Amino acid sequence: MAHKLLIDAGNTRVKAALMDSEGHLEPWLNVNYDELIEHRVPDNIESVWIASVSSEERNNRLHQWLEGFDKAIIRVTTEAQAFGVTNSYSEFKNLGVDRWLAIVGAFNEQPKATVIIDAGTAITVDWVDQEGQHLGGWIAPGVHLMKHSVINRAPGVFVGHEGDDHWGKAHQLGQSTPDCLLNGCVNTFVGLVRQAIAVSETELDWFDYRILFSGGSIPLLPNDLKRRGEVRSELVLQGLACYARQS
Ligand SMILES: Nc1ncnc2c1ncn2[C@@H]1O[C@H](COP(=O)(O)OP(=O)(O)O)[C@@H](O)[C@H]1O
Ligand SMILES: CC(C)(COP(=O)(O)O)[C@@H](O)C(=O)NCCC(=O)O
Ligand SMILES: [K+]
Repeated sequence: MAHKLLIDAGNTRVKAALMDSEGHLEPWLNVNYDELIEHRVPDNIESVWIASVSSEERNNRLHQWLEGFDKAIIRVTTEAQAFGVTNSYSEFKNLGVDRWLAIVGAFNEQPKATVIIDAGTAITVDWVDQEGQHLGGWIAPGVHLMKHSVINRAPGVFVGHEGDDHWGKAHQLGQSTPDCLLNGCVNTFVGLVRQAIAVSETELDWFDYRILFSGGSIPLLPNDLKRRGEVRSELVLQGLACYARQS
């Protein structure tokens, strides 16, 4: 059976899913750009759908990986309005296509007031109301970026602690330099999520709404906060599927 290959190319990782002829999605890859070459484009692909917010260099690597694929490659871009959703930006094209597709994916799954928190390279928060109107959002540094911005400006303090596979813990205090930094970054993220909830309830007066979480840093959230929402790792791909199903 022919499939469509859907690709969400973030600034750090490439996420991909296969869509069957009935429009059902099956997650396939979640890899960094170096790991892409370990995988081969499956044989039965009839078209490739790409949403990318990544650099030119990374986009080139993605296209190199697709070299030899001789069927349609469609790059989806942000629109002012589509699938019942209206973009709030005055310059609609400036809204990242990953954010746009996450909103489209969320609204088409359930037309309800929704806060979308996508914690990857950057942490983005977007609000869409029950009519599909995007109200706006936030862009903040991701947890990994926060840590490296401190290390880069104060390198001497963190000698020997620059490793990338250590993460801080929500609700915990640090008693060493690296633990203070790691816990500080994670708890900044936790605070941002709590503030997004506070703004939804006190500024927007939302009470019947849902919170959707996606992105690589979601495991860092404490359980009490995670339980307030739903983890939807494939939200961008879900939005991309709305486009791919149309054709
Ligand atoms: N095990 C982990 N625990 C917490 N955060 C992680 C983990 N692995 C990766 N991350 C974070 O997730 C980010 C990648 O997530 P992703 O949503 O794919 O980002 P992007 O869409 O920007 O490429 C990394 O920059 C890192 O901050
Ligand atoms: C904000 C982002 C960098 C987030 O990228 P990500 O963390 O998902 O890799 C991306 O959505 C982007 O480049 N946006 C364009 C600017 C905007 O949305 O206003
Ligand atoms: K993001």
